[in-house]
Amino acid sequence: MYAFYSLLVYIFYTVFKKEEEEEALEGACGGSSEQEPGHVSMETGSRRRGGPAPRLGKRGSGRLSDSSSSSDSEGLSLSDEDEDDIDEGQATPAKTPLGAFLSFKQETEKRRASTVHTELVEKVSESPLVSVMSHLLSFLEQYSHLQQLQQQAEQYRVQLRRHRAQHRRKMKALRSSYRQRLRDKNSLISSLEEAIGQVQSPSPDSEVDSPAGLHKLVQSVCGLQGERRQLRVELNLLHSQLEQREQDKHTKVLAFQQQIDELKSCIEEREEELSRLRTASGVTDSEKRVLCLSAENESLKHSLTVTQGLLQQLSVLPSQSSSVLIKENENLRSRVLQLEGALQQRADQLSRLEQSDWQRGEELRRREERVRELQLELDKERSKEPTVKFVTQTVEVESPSTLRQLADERQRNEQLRERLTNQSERCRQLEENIRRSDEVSCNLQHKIAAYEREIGTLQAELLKEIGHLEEKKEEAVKAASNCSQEHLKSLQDQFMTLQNRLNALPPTLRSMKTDYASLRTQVRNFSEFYGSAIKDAKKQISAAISEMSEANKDLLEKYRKEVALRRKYHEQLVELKGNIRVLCRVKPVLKEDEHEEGQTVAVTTDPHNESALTVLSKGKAKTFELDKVFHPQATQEEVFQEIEPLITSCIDGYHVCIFAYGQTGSGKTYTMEGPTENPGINQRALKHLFNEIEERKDMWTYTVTVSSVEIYNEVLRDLLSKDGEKLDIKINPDGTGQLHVPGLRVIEVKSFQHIKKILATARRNRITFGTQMNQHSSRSHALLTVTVQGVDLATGSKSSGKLNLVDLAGSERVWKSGAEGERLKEAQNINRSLLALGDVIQALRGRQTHIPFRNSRLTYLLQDSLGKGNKTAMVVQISSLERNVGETLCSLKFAQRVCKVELGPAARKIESGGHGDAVN
Ligand SMILES: Nc1ncnc2c1ncn2[C@@H]1O[C@H](COP(=O)(O)OP(=O)(O)OP(=O)(O)O)[C@@H](O)[C@H]1O
Repeated sequence: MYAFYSLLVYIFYTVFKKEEEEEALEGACGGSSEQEPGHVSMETGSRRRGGPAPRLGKRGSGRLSDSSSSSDSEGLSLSDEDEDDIDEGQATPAKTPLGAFLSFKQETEKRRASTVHTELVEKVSESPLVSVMSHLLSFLEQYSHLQQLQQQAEQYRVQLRRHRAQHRRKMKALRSSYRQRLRDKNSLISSLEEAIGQVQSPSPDSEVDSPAGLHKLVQSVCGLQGERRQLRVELNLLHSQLEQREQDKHTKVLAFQQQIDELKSCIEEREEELSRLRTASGVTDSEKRVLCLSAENESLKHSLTVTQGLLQQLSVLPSQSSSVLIKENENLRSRVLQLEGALQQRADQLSRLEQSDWQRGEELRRREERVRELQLELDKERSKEPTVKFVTQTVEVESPSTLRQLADERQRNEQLRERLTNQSERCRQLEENIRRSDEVSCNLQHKIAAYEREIGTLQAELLKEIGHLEEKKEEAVKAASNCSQEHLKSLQDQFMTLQNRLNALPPTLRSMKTDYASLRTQVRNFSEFYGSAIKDAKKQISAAISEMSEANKDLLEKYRKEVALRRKYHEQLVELKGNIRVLCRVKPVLKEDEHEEGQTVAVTTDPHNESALTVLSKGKAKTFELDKVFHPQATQEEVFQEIEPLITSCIDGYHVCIFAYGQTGSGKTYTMEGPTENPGINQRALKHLFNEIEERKDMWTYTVTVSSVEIYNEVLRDLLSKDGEKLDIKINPDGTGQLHVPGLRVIEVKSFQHIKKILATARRNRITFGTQMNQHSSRSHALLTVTVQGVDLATGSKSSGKLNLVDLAGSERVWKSGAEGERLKEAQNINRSLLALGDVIQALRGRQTHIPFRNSRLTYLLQDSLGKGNKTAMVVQISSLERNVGETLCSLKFAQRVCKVELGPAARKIESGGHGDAVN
């Protein structure tokens, strides 16, 4: 077939060649557009198809346009190669019937080749999977083709960019050359004008005076003017060339753009085709074959019409080649007939295929029906587990969906089979277990029977034994009854002899008995007499006392007034000292501190001024004024001496708070609790309290109760209870409006010894953790609350004092304690509550209406002892070491902040009794 086409091409080539030669001979414009017709038509054909040969086509058409552009003989900056490249985009498609015919032939050949390939593939691959694979392969082919097209488009774009850049460069060079020429021209013009000027205004010593010189000058002027005109013309030419180039460039750019658009549309078409093929993946092979054949049919029809057109053309060709042409015509006719026959065959084949397709469709439907039936059957069988029978059937299907269904079915069958195997295995195991248990139960039954037999024999033996024992018992009873009768008789005999002996006693012993009885009567009478005598004496004594008290009434009244005055003066003294007293205790440098760094002493006290101390920080000395400063060597007793008046006030019915404030390790616990051999404020205060109560016992009776809590991370815990439950602060439901802590253990204390034990318990329960600053640092606020309720024996009036002894948690800055995690939270809570304490005192000092007691558990709990009319002492503990100077300054600033706060006159909590001698 290809040989035939080649022959045909050769014939047409010869015909056209001759025709052209004749035309050339006739004198038409010759040689300008010589080309190979076959090449042109082939290339244009391939271009029209948008196939991968557009570059070839362009090269051919480039040659066509070379001739047209060869007239640009200026050669200013464009090279021939560049011209070629630019003209590639301007190829005009050949539209001769021959070209169209040949392109169609080529296309048909390709299609035929692909059809033959497809048929071969179909023969080889009868299963649907293979057909799907072939689809996929065709998709891949299409896709790779599409990618090739895209690559080509990309190459075109790159080319276009390159050409544009080249054009720009050329235009630039052209412009610069043009400017250069313009400059040359201007300089020439100026020189000419100068020369003309010289001519028009001749110097007196010039040669123009002579007619020869003048003629020469006129000649040179004329020459210059001619040159100038020539230059003008040249300039205009350059302008027109420039415009021409611009226009060319524009048209070339447009042509490139058009070409790119064409390629884009071609790519889109390909993509559409690809997507159509993708969506058509569900179509059966036969249907695709039908489509393919229809397309081939169409192409054959088209080629037929083209061939007919050619024949018509050939019929009008010159008679010189008519014999050859007639022969060719006959060949063509036969070919046409052959083609028509092939067409008929194809049509028959098509109808047959349609028929077979219909049959296949029917078969497919039947198979689908069968698959459905099988599915139903399988479902039924599955529901009948475990007596299911597997139906394994091989169904030949071509539809991918059916294949998928079958694969699913197979998988389900496999799963079912597996499950059944597992179940049968389990059943087997169960049967084995049952068999074993049967064996075990059989053994057990045997054992039970053996035991029952044994029990029967044992019962029989037991009954025999019981019979023996009963016999023995009866014998024993008989023997015992005989024996007891004998024993009773002997006892009666003994009694009779004793009676006889008693009757035989002497008469003196009988008189002694009578004396004893009278003596007892006398003693009874004396005790009665003694009791009445005591009663008489008591009456007499009470009468005497009442007489005495009546006489000393004025004296007693005087004494009471004296006591009241003493208290009043005491309170006045305390108030004079201040209701908030801030004391500072400097911790001495201990032996363990000496070997550490920064042990230099930075705090100094003044021996002549016991309320001032100086801190040396960063080379600067800062002096602080407080109520009292204890030098490092101050004893526990000395510290307590300052606190003692407040304890007395508490007994008198005041609410008192004593705080120990300071950084960790500064000696707070030492000052409040102290070591056993040298106790601190707590023990000394309570000792003083009990001493005072003892002294006043003639006039007052007191009840002392103690409770102790700790506040750790803002949570209240009872230090006297073992379970350490969390506690809450609430308003007392007694209507007094006072706060109380439900569930808090309050212990009544009778003696100082008792309270020592309680303090030891509280100390044990206090939470201590190690930090970098103090290995056993107390991380909670510890409160010991002592309530002292007194009743005046004479008047019945009551007083209620409260003493709060608070060992605050360390006030160090968070960063210095190395705190993180739980320790950080702890340190933050501590600092927050200390800040709240400072705020409360600050608000009291400023006589604000709102005092922020509720900002921390500590201040809320101490609300009734911190407010107006109460007494507070704050012992600020500081370290004298240089390394702690920062913390020391912080503590001292806090101390100064609260130092100046005045709580106003203290108020004694007194409930008037019957006589009502409350002193305030
Ligand atoms: N005035 C002092 N004389 C002798 N030793 C003291 C004195 N003050 C404190 N110490 C000693 O310093 C150490 C730390 O004191 P303490 O435990 O009282 O500090 P703290 O301020 O209560 O610490 P924390 O806040 O961690 O409870 C203790 O060993 C204590 O004995």
